[in-house]
Amino acid sequence: MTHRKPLVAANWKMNGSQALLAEITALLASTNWSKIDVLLCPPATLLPGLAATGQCLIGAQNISQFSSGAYTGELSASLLMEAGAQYVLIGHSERRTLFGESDELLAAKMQAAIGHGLTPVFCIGENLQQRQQEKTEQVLAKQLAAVYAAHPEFIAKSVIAYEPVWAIGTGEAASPEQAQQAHASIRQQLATYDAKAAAAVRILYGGSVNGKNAAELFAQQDIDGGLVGGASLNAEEFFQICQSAKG
Ligand SMILES: O=C[C@H](O)COP(=O)(O)O
Repeated sequence: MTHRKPLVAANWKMNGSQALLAEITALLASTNWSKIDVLLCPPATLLPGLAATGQCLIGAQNISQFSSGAYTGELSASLLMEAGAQYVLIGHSERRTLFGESDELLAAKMQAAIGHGLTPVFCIGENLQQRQQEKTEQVLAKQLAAVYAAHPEFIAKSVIAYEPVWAIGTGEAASPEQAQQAHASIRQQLATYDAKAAAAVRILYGGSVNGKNAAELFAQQDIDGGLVGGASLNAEEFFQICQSAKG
């Protein structure tokens, strides 16, 4: 862990309930979190309920690239903010692969979020084949370039999440060394656009983070916390993961 304030984020994906929200926020209320930031990204329907608890930072899982209009089913930045969101996940591998979100679309979503004052958690990561072909750094650089080459000023307004696709939901997390190497390469790539912002930006690790492996992952020099999927659906385990980010 470093001089950057750690951030632990929960991505509930299309899971969770009001009951889980109540359980987790009650547990979070039992401790002082001044040393770290805790962010919950539940399904959008739960955002106002989370905002009402005042217990942590609040994030959405997706955003429209448009500001308003006839886009059935979509949620704009201002609607998300009205529901309480301060952060939004952009570029999660499930959005890239299952919903075909391209680099161009994700750049537009980044613009929509930052333009309205939402902090994006921009997710990038290589798949198994790309890792086996030793293309990890190249893939990460391309995903970063799609947003930050034209907008280096976005780095200071972002959080980055490194999520190797092969580690998501598989129970097989990257080793601390593998993750650190990828995080260092992300920071180096960002430094080519803005060295000061690259040194300050928080880079989270995501992919099978759990109560057992979190502390070792978070202890790496360029790992500033985690983006937690499955383990964030268990209140006690998520609490434990948050605790391990305190150092
Ligand atoms: O956004 C979270 C990631 O997809 C990680 O999910 P996971 O912790 O279930 O592997």
